[in-house]
Amino acid sequence: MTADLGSFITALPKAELHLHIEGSLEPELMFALAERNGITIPYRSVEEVRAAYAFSNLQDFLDIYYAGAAVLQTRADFHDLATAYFDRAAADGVIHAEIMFDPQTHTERGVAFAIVIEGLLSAMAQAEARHGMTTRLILCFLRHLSEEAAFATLAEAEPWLEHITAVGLDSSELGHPPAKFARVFAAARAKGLKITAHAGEEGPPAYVWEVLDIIGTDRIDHGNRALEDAALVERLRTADMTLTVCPLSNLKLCVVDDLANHPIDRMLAAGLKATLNSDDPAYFGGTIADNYRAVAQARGLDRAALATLARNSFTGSFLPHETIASHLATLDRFLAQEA
Ligand code: HPA
Ligand SMILES: [Zn+2]
Repeated sequence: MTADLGSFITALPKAELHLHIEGSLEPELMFALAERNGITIPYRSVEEVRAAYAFSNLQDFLDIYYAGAAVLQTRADFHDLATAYFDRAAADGVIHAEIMFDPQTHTERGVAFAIVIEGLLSAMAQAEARHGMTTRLILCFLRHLSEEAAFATLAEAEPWLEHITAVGLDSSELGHPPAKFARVFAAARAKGLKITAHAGEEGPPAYVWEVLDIIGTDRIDHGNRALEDAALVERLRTADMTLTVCPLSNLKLCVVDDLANHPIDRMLAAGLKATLNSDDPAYFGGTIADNYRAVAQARGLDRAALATLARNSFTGSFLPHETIASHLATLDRFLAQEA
């Protein structure tokens, strides 16, 4: 790839819609927080941590990712974690970020919901002021836990609902079909929350049908395996459903064997509203701009395709129409300058 295209990608105004804040915990910060909190972690060095990040599937990754989250204890930890992410994102041309968090990962080990969300919200407010970006928060339910546990989490979120834009569904996909959470998503919807769900990362096309037909989702995280079902592709296209695709994650979790075979351009060619995102950048070896550069290189995407992906990230966001229009105007001014 030319240096020119690389810097076009960095400067391209974009939104990140699929980012687990716990997955943005870089090994250096993991060590610093372990020390600050007097917690022992099973690694001796940053290099040893990075060497442990060789995964053969989603569960392999999740085991290490949940263990890493143990260093997060205080409001300040969550604030520092999110601040580090927002600073990197702003440097990557991100002008809007919708961050996901997994409250159950923390409440299950005795860290209060309030500690987690207060730390994240203060970092969001600071990032908006510091970088002039917009931010939103998505609360994810862990699908390997029960429906009852998801309902308890939704109840804990009640005092914070004005600060939460959407609920999502993540963790181990296989064996945990979306329909398991149909009632809790309906309850979240009744409270005015938007809905997104991981589907079709490792799970079959049937799980993507379920999030459309049973959950009534507003967005789909990943969605790769939808391409196995032509009727499903047609449904996603006519519904104008946004897919938050994560190429470096797909590579690290063996969802694709090689980026040269990544389906991002097939998705666009099929009329699907795909976006590019980093998922868990500290674990998958790249930020959002790295993801854009990786597929631009591997699949030969040109500036027009990259601009379409950035455009989709704004139109697929959970922002109000006026704010989307304002971000699109920023994108259009950038593209006009570059032309
Ligand atoms: O890629 C993912 N898939 C499912 N759950 C997750 N939790 C963090 N990242 C992921
Ligand atoms: Zn994810």
